[in-house]
Amino acid sequence: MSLPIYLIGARGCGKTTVGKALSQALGYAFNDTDHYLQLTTQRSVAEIVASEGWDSFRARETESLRAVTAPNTVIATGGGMVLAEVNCRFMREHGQVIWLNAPSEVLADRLEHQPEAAQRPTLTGRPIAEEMGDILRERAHLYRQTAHHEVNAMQSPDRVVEQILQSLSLARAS
Ligand SMILES: Nc1ncnc2c1ncn2[C@@H]1O[C@H](COP(=O)(O)OP(=O)(O)O)[C@@H](O)[C@H]1O
Ligand SMILES: O=C(O)C1=C[C@@H](OP(=O)(O)O)[C@@H](O)[C@H](O)C1
Ligand SMILES: [Mg+2]
Repeated sequence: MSLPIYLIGARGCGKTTVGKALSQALGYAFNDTDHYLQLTTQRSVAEIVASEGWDSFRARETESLRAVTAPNTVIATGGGMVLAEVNCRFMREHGQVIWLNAPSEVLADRLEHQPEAAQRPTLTGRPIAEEMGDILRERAHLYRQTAHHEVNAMQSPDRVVEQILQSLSLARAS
């Protein structure tokens, strides 16, 4: 039995995409806190936020994190998971935490091409390039503090998977 692997990072860094590929490479299960919420509430992130507000979404997110945590599982978290200290502590205590890091310009470019508005309602009401800059300034230290390993997310998803596998086996060897 192996500890779960949590992927953290800002919107668009590839947690969901890379998480699925990593789970296949390891023969692990895959889960995503936003998908779990969507399945259990039958509502999208945007619908939950519109009807209940961000605070309620954040409380549900904390519950989802606990619900999806299981051995031999790769867990893609939502970009704001690190905003609650209790979530950061939980992830560090229960598994290996990987930060997929990329500059805000790269993230904004990906999200402009694939906005997925139901998954990513605006956080600030500002244009996406400005919003991603603001969000990274606010959260980068939280991602850094929470992660056991940081991986460059500007590479292809396959390369990102390779780098994660490398950091995990190096960690196991030491
Ligand atoms: N390493 C990557 N290189 C290029 N595009 C990527 C990469 N990872 C993800 N993407 C693209 O970026 C968008 C957001 O990816 P997603 O996995 O949903 O990110 P997150 O879950 O971190 O918000 C998608 O359109 C996806 O295809
Ligand atoms: O950064 C954030 O605060 C959020 C990121 C989203 O997940 P992704 O990072 O998977 O897009 C989703 O949880 C919600 O829209 C809030
Ligand atoms: Mg995602």
